[in-house]
Amino acid sequence: MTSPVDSPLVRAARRQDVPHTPVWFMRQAGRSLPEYRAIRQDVGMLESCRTPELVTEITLQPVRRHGVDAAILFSDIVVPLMAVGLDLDIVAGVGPVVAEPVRARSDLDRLPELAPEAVPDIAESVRLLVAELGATPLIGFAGAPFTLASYLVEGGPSKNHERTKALMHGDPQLWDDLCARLAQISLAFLRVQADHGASAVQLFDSWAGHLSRADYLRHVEPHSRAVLAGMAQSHPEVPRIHFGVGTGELLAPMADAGADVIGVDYRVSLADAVERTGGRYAVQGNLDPALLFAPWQPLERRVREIVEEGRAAPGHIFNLGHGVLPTTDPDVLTRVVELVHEVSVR
Ligand SMILES: Cc1c2[nH]c(c1CCC(=O)O)Cc1[nH]c(c(CCC(=O)O)c1C)Cc1[nH]c(c(CCC(=O)O)c1C)Cc1[nH]c(c(C)c1CCC(=O)O)C2
Repeated sequence: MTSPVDSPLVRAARRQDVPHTPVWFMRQAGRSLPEYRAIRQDVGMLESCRTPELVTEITLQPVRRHGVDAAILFSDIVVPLMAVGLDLDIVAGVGPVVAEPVRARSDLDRLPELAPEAVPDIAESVRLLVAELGATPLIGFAGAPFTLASYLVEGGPSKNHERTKALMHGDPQLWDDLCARLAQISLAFLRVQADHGASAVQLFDSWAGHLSRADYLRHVEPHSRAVLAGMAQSHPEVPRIHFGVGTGELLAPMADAGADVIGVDYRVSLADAVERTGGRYAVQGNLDPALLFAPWQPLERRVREIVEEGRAAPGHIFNLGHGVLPTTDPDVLTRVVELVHEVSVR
């Protein structure tokens, strides 16, 4: 393996044969690592995301420690919103909080398009990382329009997304205009990462599972499709992963929106995910992050099962069904990486 283009992760995403199943973890950089907590002790979350030396160090920590098959840029889905000038913060233990929620047409004025020049730090972080990573691919990412819109409209994390859905149905034109602007911002953010050497990208529509299939197709899919199609057009060589939580009913439309890889959470088996997406896409997933707290024996059994199920997919990237929980024992993650590699050798 000499270049990220030939890495197991990129090959699996393209449904090519691999020497072993690639593995990485959503939120692999973060509070589960003592070396991360040490760095973040006196630096705010958003400040750390915009300081290339810190981004580089934090992104590399899990690669060094666990031997995962990919790095994911240390950033956050709200970083591009901050870059266009929106007043927001990430509150520890809570998540993104927006000072003035976006609910009226006049609020769109506070959400200009994202120019690449507004995120020189992201370009620099990606450049530094790609130089350090060698043959290990860097995954770039962005939030999908619906998940971003939910934070903007609600003003913060939400259980029921009621104001978001009220806007979607109460003023569909404003909703579409808001999501079209967010799609431009996400696409521009992904392009900066791909332009500077990211080898794959993941579009996070974390909260799409809260939508009915009809609402997803009518009000959300066209905007996510615009992001994925824009990447396919400008960077056809960079595979696209599309992920959401609780999206068992949405796997086919999310894959068909323009992905190469469909993210699967732990609620749906990989075999069902392959069937629901017509066997046309690589799959990523899907160990329940809570199982990392179980004794090794049942955890090992489940990891082996997932690797086996993945063999029936056109391509498989091992991951969790959602992010690493902050109190996870990092040594367990390292053991899971070793096990996936060991049992999946072709
Ligand atoms: C919904 C969402 C957000 N941010 C993100 C999503 C989509 C992924 C998902 O569904 O989990 C994306 C994200 N955020 C972060 C990453 C880093 C890359 C990685 O996966 O390692 C990624 C890919 C760092 C982060 N983003 C955040 C942290 C924790 C901040 C800290 O360390 O204090 C990290 C490491 C903060 C954040 N940012 C957000 C939340 C819900 C939180 C957690 C709040 C908390 O529990 O404190 C919004």
